[in-house]
Amino acid sequence: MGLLLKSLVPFVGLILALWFYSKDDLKPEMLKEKRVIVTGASTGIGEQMAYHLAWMGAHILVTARTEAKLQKVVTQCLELGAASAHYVNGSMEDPTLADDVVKRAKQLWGGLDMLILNHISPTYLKYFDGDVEHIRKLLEVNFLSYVAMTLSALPMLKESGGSILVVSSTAGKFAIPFVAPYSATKFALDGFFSSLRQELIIEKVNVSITLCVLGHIDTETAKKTVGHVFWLPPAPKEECALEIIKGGALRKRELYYQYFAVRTSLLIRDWAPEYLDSRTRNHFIVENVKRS
Ligand SMILES: NC(=O)C1=CN([C@@H]2O[C@H](COP(=O)(O)OP(=O)(O)OC[C@H]3O[C@@H](n4cnc5c(N)ncnc54)[C@H](OP(=O)(O)O)[C@@H]3O)[C@@H](O)[C@H]2O)C=CC1
Ligand SMILES: C[C@H](CCC(=O)O)[C@H]1CC[C@H]2[C@@H]3C(=O)C[C@@H]4C[C@H](O)CC[C@]4(C)[C@H]3CC[C@]12C
Repeated sequence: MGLLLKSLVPFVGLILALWFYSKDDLKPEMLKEKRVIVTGASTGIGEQMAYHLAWMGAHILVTARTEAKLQKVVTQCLELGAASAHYVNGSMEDPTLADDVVKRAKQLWGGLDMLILNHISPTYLKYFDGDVEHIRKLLEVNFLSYVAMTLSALPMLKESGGSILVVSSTAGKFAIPFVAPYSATKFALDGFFSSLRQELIIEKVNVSITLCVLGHIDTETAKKTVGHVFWLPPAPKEECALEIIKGGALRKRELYYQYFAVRTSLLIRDWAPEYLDSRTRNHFIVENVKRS
């Protein structure tokens, strides 16, 4: 026992030292003059990411459906110090939009350094009611359009040694009730982009893919959708947005926000899945959840 402890202590010390010294930090200069597309940037976390990129001096192209909101985001980005700011409005239900957005970036800047995939189609939080059309729509907007944007952007990203940031959720890593269609699209993102990352590494392509696994965040949409059914407090969208950019700029494989809560849940998921299921169910006020 004594021998085991004696050999374990230096080993644990070494691991801790390695972890401490390997902790990189984001320097705003890393994003200066970088050419970045942010999808779903008219509100919420996407809008906040655009503002962070702006004060760091990036070139920004934002997209979403609502033109009036995008115009305001662009104006604000320019005031904050963006190298340039533009928008393309349209719905990712339209299969041609992904390519149009990427083409606009090429036309504006001649290249691309970072692709931030963040948009989602409005979703509900309720018992699954058999609405297969809703699943189809969410797969189109939350998943297939991410794939389409990636395909269009890859040649430019290969040229620049750029990065792809995929905004996902704890609902794309473990079982959360009342979001079945949405959860399916987020699990699909993990499968697709984790496999693609492997291929890029095998082919020695210098494009990083960061999967961002987020917990509950205080966006207006989240407040409206889950305020009355989920009793754990949400984390701030501004900080969340900065962590996502940091994770992408540092070319992390995965990013967790809120770090401790998400990491703990993932550890429990692999060792005691039934316990995680029941702990997650207990975070919901089920009597407030709609049935249809
Ligand atoms: N908030 C949370 O608690 C959590 C969020 N996440 C993830 O974070 C990301 C951002 O979420 P959040 O900021 O809360 O979401 P919001 O609802 O605030 O923003 C969604 C964005 O997507 C755009 N959008 C909606 N439909 C379409 C469409 N058909 N085509 C193109 N754009 C569209 C919206 O703009 P417009 O309506 O103008 O088109 C908006 O800009 C998402 O990927 C989400 O899954 C993950 C875990 C938790
Ligand atoms: C509250 C959940 C987090 C539970 C945990 O233990 O980590 C959230 C995980 C998934 C979230 C939903 C989601 O990502 C889809 C929608 C996104 C919208 O912008 C806000 C509403 C959502 C239904 C959102 C609500 C919180 C979660 C269920």
